[in-house]
Amino acid sequence: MSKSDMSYTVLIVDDDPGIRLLMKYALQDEDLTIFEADSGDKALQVFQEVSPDIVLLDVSMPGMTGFECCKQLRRSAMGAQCAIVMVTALDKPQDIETAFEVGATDFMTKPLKWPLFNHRVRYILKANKTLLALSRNQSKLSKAQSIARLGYWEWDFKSPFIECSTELFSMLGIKKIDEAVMYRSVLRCIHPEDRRIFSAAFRQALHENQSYDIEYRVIRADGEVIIFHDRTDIIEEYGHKRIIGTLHDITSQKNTEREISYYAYYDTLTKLPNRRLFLDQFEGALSTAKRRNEKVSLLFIDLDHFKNINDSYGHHVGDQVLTQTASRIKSSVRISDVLTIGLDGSENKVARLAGDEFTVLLCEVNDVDNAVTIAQRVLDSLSQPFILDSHTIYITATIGIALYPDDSDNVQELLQNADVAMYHAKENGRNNYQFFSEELNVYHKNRLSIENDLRSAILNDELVIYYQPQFNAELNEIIGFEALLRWEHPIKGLLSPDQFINIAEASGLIVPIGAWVLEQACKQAYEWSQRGTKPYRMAVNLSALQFNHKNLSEQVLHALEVSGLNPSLLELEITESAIIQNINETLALLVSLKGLGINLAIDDFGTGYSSLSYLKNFPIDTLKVDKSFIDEIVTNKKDAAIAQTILQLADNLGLLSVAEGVETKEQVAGLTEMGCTQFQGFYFSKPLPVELVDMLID
Ligand SMILES: Nc1nc2c(ncn2[C@@H]2O[C@H](COP(=O)(O)O[C@H]3[C@@H](O)[C@H](n4cnc5c(=O)[nH]c(N)nc54)O[C@@H]3COP(=O)(O)O)[C@@H](O)[C@H]2O)c(=O)[nH]1
Repeated sequence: MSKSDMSYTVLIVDDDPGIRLLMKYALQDEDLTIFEADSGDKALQVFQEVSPDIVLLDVSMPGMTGFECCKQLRRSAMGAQCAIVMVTALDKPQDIETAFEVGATDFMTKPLKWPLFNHRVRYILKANKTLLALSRNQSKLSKAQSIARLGYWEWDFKSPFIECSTELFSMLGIKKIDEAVMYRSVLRCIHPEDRRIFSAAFRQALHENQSYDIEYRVIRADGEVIIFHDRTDIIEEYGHKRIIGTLHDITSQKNTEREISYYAYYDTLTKLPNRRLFLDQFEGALSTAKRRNEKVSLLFIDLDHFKNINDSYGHHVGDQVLTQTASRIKSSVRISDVLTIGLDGSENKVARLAGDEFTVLLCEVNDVDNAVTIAQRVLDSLSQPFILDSHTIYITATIGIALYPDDSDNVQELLQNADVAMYHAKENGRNNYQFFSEELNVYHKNRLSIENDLRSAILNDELVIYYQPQFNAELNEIIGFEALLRWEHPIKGLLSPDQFINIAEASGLIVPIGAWVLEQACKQAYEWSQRGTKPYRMAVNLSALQFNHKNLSEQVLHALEVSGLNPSLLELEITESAIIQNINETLALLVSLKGLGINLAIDDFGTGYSSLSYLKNFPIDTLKVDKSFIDEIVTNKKDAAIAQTILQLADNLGLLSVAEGVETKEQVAGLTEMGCTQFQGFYFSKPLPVELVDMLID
């Protein structure tokens, strides 16, 4: 024990020096430090200086009485903690009453019994110390309870009242008037919907001695609803049963839990259910449909070229498009005209699976026409312009539809089937919907296998390039070649691009493949240009994905550098659809490509948008008249007219033109009459492997 725990300071206040001396003598011990005062005023002064643990205070003194002195001591800063014992010959009930009223701790009557006096003083000192420690602990406890938002209550089974802690009153927002409240007052605070939980648990505690651990909502005095966790224990002492409980305000914890579960199940951007919740909802919808013998349709919606929006306008705008998309899909599905399509709209669920992928679940469907109606509504709604801060953006979407039970009875399979259908719809030109079918599934599996094989094809050197000569009919000589990719598949044999280019595009593999073709073709053209005969132009196809890839200029520059080819011998063939995706960026890109010294050709001209304004603005060198206009040029006047128009247009704009897919002498004659001089087609030569071209030009 430390010195301060063992030693005490005593202040003796008496106008009689004899009494003071006797008291001092009686208390004499090394653990007590004794101070004296002969009046009330002096006592107040010494008290401030020494802060005693006990004051032995005479009542009857000249000047300030002991009662008055006690009152003033209690008012001082340290006065509350000190024991004050009134020492007096006055022992009438009224005097004793007054002593306690002014704050005395105890009362001793004169004449003092000296053998007991020392023990009594020490007992009071210890008791006061214990009381002080208890009150400090209580205040710490109530502070801790207040921080922890923890209230305490206790009920003696025989009492009509429940005792409550101060913190509990403050948690309820009630001013503490009394420590005890009636059961019915407690019940009144509880949220009406939770009263049953509380009273059932309370009754069980009362009748079956069973403690409880429950949560319920409470309405505070100010109307705020908070949530309590009420944990109880039943104690039996001396045949008395009591129930004690701690109430923990778990409102913020519950709110956090709710928030966490919101983030786990909802997409924060669109506020739609996320993939996880969608899968749960889908499982639920399928079980209900199974029970009720109903159908469910799943619409898998993917925005077309959404990446371009992010790339061109930034993610901020992309986010706004997604948010608006979510609300447009929701309104397309929210069925105000229930009667028209015969669905209960409340059952239908929209979710955002990822990025630009959304799903719609149509429940209680008995007719696939409903899915068609909704799919068309979604497409129509999304094709309306998106008016954002400073942009007006147009997008389209593609939708795949899978049906329960027709396509599967399994959530994952249905999702996969809708995805397959969506991909097929993309291949059909986007901005449309497509139902899943088994044929599609087979097709999709084949696609996947080709995609896998294609990855290894690059590593295994299975890709080769054929070269199709381009002729100048006037000069009757080869002026160039178009590089055309082939795949020597180890099992399927020689595959033409039509069998794998789309897959390479969809999987992104076209980017490394295209870069490889570009480099090989440039190297080949360089080699031929070094033969001393004459230089040949080399035309290389660029897919839309390749064209829009950010590294295209670097790829072209790299191919030119590693091959050593004169840039003027390289011609890149780009389709109309690739270049109109983003006019501003395209113009900048075409200008930078032209800056490298290469030529640019529009492939399949006439089959796409054929916008005259881009012909005016873009730095294009050549128009390739599409085979579809050449095929019947001799017999079909309209095709002939179109071909002639394109050739004239090229001529008027100072562009070169190449007629492609020329197969007959008559076609050559007709085109020549229209002024065409450059030709490509089977009539002249099919695409040839490099060895045959070598023989042709040597
Ligand atoms: N992004 C890339 N696309 C490429 C690449 N290599 C080819 N392709 C594209 O694949 C499509 C099919 O090409 P292919 O099977 O090679 O067919 C070409 C010619 O063989 C064919 N052609 C040419 N003349 C005739 C003809 O008289 N009759 C006839 N039936 N077909 C003929 O036309 C194709 C060339 O067309 P185009 O590119 O429009 O000039 C095709 O779209 C290729 O573009 C590649 O490396 N990357």
